[in-house]
Amino acid sequence: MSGPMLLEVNEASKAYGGLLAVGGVCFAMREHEMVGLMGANGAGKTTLFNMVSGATKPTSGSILLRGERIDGRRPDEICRRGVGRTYQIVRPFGGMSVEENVIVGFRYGSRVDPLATPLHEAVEQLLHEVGLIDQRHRLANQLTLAARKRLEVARALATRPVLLMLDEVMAGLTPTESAAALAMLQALHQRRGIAMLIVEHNLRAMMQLCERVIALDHGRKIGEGTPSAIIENEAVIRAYLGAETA
Ligand SMILES: Nc1ncnc2c1ncn2[C@@H]1O[C@H](COP(=O)(O)OP(=O)(O)OP(=O)(O)O)[C@@H](O)[C@H]1O
Repeated sequence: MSGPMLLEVNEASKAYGGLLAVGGVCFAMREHEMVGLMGANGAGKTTLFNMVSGATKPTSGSILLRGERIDGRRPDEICRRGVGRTYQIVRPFGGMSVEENVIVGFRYGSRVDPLATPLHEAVEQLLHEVGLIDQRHRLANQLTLAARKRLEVARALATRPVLLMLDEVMAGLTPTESAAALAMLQALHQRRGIAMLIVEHNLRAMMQLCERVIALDHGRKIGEGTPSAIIENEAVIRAYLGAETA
């Protein structure tokens, strides 16, 4: 018998006044799964992320993590239950070192007793995994954009998520930096088996990372399937790929 899904989003909607930012979206994710979320600007991707992470309360619908309702709960509670995220606009604590930023993540996600695990070892391990070990003592605001994006991922991972939501972690990176970020995420997934929900305008990277892609347009889900199926989906081509090439 299989247990509950990792994440279930049931008819989730968010209205801002008369604007339906997300309208009746349904999808589910299994443990360890890599799922992409695509859609043009304003499609509702960030709003959906915000509803799952608790930054925004859905107007209607429900969101379940491992069978338990999380919609409407506080972001710190949802984080401790196992949802970690990065933000489109990176916002590490600039005046703190790389290492200190990661320690904040461990403390915030203190679902795991920080005394039960040797903290410095866990921090070191994590910094190795995201390729920031050599910059551990630098201030966050002295990092390049690519390194700050990695730090965002490290901070989110430090909260020990079972679901990691990544909001455009490759935006603004050079092709070389993006390729390195892609390799880092693939390695993290292999090593930790962590499920990821990924918003990424770099479609090539998304297609390489994700087993399944969900397409949104004007707050509605217009398609869902394997990467190869989704790029051939008529509605998706009209709404997104067509708009990109126009
Ligand atoms: N706090 C808010 N108040 C009013 N309208 C909002 C708010 N947040 C988002 N919206 C609107 O909801 C719609 C969906 O926005 P959202 O940011 O979720 O889209 P997105 O797919 O993440 O876009 P982008 O790729 O530009 O980040 C947009 O029309 C946006 O203007």
